[in-house]
Amino acid sequence: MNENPRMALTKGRLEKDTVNLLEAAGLDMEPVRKPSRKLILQVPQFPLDLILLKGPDVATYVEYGVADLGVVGKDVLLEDPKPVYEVLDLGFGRCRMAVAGPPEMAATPKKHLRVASKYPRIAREYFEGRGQSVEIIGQQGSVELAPLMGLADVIVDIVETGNTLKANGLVVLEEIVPISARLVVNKISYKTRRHEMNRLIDMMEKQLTNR
Ligand SMILES: Nc1ncnc2c1ncn2[C@@H]1O[C@H](COP(=O)(O)OP(=O)(O)OP(=O)(O)O)[C@@H](O)[C@H]1O
Ligand SMILES: O=P(O)(O)OC[C@H]1O[C@H](OP(=O)(O)OP(=O)(O)O)[C@H](O)[C@@H]1O
Repeated sequence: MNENPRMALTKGRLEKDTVNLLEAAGLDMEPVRKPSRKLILQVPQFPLDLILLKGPDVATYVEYGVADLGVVGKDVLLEDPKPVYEVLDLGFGRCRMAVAGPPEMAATPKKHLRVASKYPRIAREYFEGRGQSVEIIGQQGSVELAPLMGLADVIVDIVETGNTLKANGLVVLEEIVPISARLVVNKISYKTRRHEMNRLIDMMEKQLTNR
């Protein structure tokens, strides 16, 4: 068992809101706010260590119990489901998973669709669930290019402000699922460190209800 409970945070877009939430919950987040390349940080005067990871790795660390808790986007949990407890919807990192494409695609149903996505599982499950035959083309980024270049008919991607779609002449065709950041907990830690887990969950939950 780790000495202090360990929480894995997603670096990048979710980082600032996570740090703000933990700070509001009463933790001294100075070590995370201070610019540094450190990936393991100790919360002063509180039994909690923080590690900084990419979203999919947060879920993996929590699955294996190397981290007891983690903050990760729902998109990551849907794309690569892990046996972890999802205990809180943290309410930030809000965006939606959507099918998008050129406006004319709305009026032209196709027998077989080519779909470009960084989320092949979500895309496949969505279309197959609707009986639509699809070929999923995996992408690493700049997904909006695919329909413009003729690589795919449509994309499945995250839409937040809609600016990227708009700038590239694409529109949302169908909404798949709303996304936000979630607090996840390792299943064994939840049992064996119940008191510590519940204390942290309660501290965070209180801040959410105060908002
Ligand atoms: N506009 C957005 N684009 C992507 N993710 C968003 C957006 N808005 C909120 N999110 C949430 O933020 C999480 C982290 O996104 P972020 O872009 O920092 O990491 P990433 O998807 O690994 O991208 P990158 O590879 O560019 O670092 C996502 O998993 C998602 O839940
Ligand atoms: O609706 P918006 O506010 O424009 O946000 C959505 C865009 O942001 C994300 O891309 P990201 O910036 O992570 O770039 P990448 O996928 O090309 O790496 C996502 O894949 C969309 O392209």
